[in-house]
Amino acid sequence: AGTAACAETGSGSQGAGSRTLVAYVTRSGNTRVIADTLQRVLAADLFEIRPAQPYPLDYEEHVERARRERDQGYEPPLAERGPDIAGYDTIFLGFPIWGETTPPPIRSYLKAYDFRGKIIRPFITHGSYGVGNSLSILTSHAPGVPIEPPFVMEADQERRTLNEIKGWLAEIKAS
Ligand SMILES: Cc1cc2nc3c(=O)[nH]c(=O)nc-3n(C[C@H](O)[C@H](O)[C@H](O)COP(=O)(O)O)c2cc1C
Repeated sequence: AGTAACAETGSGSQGAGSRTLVAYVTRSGNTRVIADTLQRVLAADLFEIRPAQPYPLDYEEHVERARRERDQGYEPPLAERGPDIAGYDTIFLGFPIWGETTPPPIRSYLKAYDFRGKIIRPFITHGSYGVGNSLSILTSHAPGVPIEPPFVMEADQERRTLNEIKGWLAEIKAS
């Protein structure tokens, strides 16, 4: 949150009157790398979408809450609404795939504003299972809004890192 806040209030490359917003969700930072790059290259504004109640730091607990929210169609309240959408023509919307769909805060974000008249350009990272039904979720939560073809990238899975570290620590314990 700290870094996002800095980027939002920073001046210089952002330039007053920017018409492009880069809004994103991230847990482990893969999607943030893309968001930060877009922000710099496009001199766009940047907003990290976060739920009012942060997701657990523990990976398994996070997976569990995300699954529950997905299954219940829950749209978690957001910590902040972010910049007023009215000021932008294009929204680059970034997120990781959670449970083969969009993170619940993305659904909350799309519901929070009227995106008609804007263009949404999704950028998506996933851990190797692809984008799931996320694109149809965007269409259903932003009806009538053109969704451009997404940028999709496979990226590191925190679960794999976690398992590797557990293996390493088990070796240390056994030695
Ligand atoms: C709660 C949770 C659920 C996930 N579910 C999937 C999934 O269904 N399919 C997949 O390919 N990757 C899944 N992943 C892996 C992430 O999509 C992938 O590592 C992504 O690049 C993480 O982006 P981030 O670093 O911006 O958080 C999941 C990760 C988390 C935290």
